[in-house]
This record gives sequence, structure tokens and C-alpha cells, in this order.
Amino acid sequence: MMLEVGNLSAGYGQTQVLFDVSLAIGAGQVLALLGRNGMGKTTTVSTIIGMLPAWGGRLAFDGREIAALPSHRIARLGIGLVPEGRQIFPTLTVEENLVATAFARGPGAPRWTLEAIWELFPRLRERRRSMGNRLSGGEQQMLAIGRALMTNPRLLVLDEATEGLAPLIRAEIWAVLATLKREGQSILLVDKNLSAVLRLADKCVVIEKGCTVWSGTSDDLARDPGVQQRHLHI
Ligand SMILES: Nc1ncnc2c1ncn2[C@@H]1O[C@H](COP(=O)(O)OP(=O)(O)OP(=O)(O)O)[C@@H](O)[C@H]1O
Repeated sequence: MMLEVGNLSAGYGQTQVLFDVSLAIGAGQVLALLGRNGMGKTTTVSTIIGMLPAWGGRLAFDGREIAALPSHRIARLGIGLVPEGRQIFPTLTVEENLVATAFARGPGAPRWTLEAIWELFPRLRERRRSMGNRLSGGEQQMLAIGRALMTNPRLLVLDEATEGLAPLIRAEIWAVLATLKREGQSILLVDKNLSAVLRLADKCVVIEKGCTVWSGTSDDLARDPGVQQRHLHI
């Protein structure tokens, strides 16, 4: 397994939010983390990438325990985050935003370079000299994805990457994710659009109040309206 999360617990200050989260992502797999608002999806992501300390449980990347590592070390190991709310640098240009996080991993030419990002998102090439704060929401989201790809991640993590976007742009983001999946990119995603999630993801994990309450394939979940009603209120 590329990423293994076992019985993870974590929280903020004295407040425990995660009690028992488990999930596993193999190389080339897409896993969706699902659950209603406030159930701990973003907290799970923050703990995996080292922004929050794990209180207990297992957190391993390529078989290596990463729970005690600072977030910049985890990023270097190959986990690239597209954060909720995009968080691009407002006073840097599009190109500067991309270069700021660029990191080539391993020997040989990196998969992701500026040129490759321009190809994936032609709109960003047109906007390359624009400041981050002058971009539309959709352009900011593309930039956030481009920035994570520039770290040449082995695992790409997306938290609500299609939220608040116009339908056409949302469709473009899903198409890009499908392209990345076809290339073999491993992906962990949090998203509320179940039908799009089920089309893209291989596996789904549902969390409720900080506990994994269901996991299985996307096909299993699609065929199980009971799970959807119980845990996702659909
Ligand atoms: N910085 C924080 N400090 C204290 N509590 C927090 C903080 N961030 C989140 N929480 C609490 O942790 C719980 C889980 O939040 P989290 O953001 O992980 O949920 P989520 O499943 O991602 O929900 P959403 O879909 O609304 O983003 C919530 O009760 C929330 O109030």
C-alpha cells in the first residue's frame, strides 16, 4: 500500500475529532473520503499531511511511519495537497505560484514542469503573468492543482476541489482528474458530489463523527442506497 491510515485519532487542542479512521490507498488508486459536514474529512487530510499531530494509530507512506514527521518532510516524500479554499499566493503571479513549490523527485526528467501544467490547463498559460488575487475561482482552483502537481507528488490529495465552481469549470476539473488517474496518479479526494466521485474513485471510505463506518468499492457504494442514506443523507 502507498498510504496506510490505521485507527487514526487526532484533534485540536483538547478536542478530539478523529477517533478511529482507517483507509488504504494502493499505487495508482483513487480513494474518496466521504461523510457529512463536520465529520472529520478535512481533519483527516490535515493529519495525514502533518499539519496536525496524530494522537494515535498508524500513518504510513510506502511502509514508512510518517506520523512524527513535519509537514514539509511529508511533502518531500511525495504527498501533494490541493487545500480546501485553494490558498494560492495572492501577490505572486500564476507562474511564480507554480515555481514556488516546484520539486523534482527521483532521477530522470520530472513529469510535471511549467510546460506540462500549461498543457493540462491552457487557461493558466494565458494567465501566467496575472497575480493570484486577480484570478477567477475556477482559475484559482486550476492553479492550486497545478501547484500541487509541480511537487511531482506520488499521492495527490484534494480537499473539496470542485466546491463553489461553475458547472463547466467543475466538469473540466473532473476531466483533468480522470486524465491524471489514467496516467496512474494515486489520488485521495474529499468531495461532496457523489455521482462524480463514484465515476472517478476506485474505493470509498465513509467517516462519521471521526470514525470509519464504511469502506468498499465505488461499485459497492453505488449499489447500496442504504449506506448512502444512513451516512451521507442522500
Ligand atoms: N481549527 C479547528 N479547531 C477546533 N475544531 C475544529 C477546527 N477545525 C475543525 N474543527 C472541528 O472538527 C470537526 C470536524 O471538522 P472537519 O473540517 O474535519 O470536517 P469535514 O468533514 O471536513 O467537514 P466539511 O465538509 O464541513 O469541511 C468539526 O466539529 C469542526 O468544528
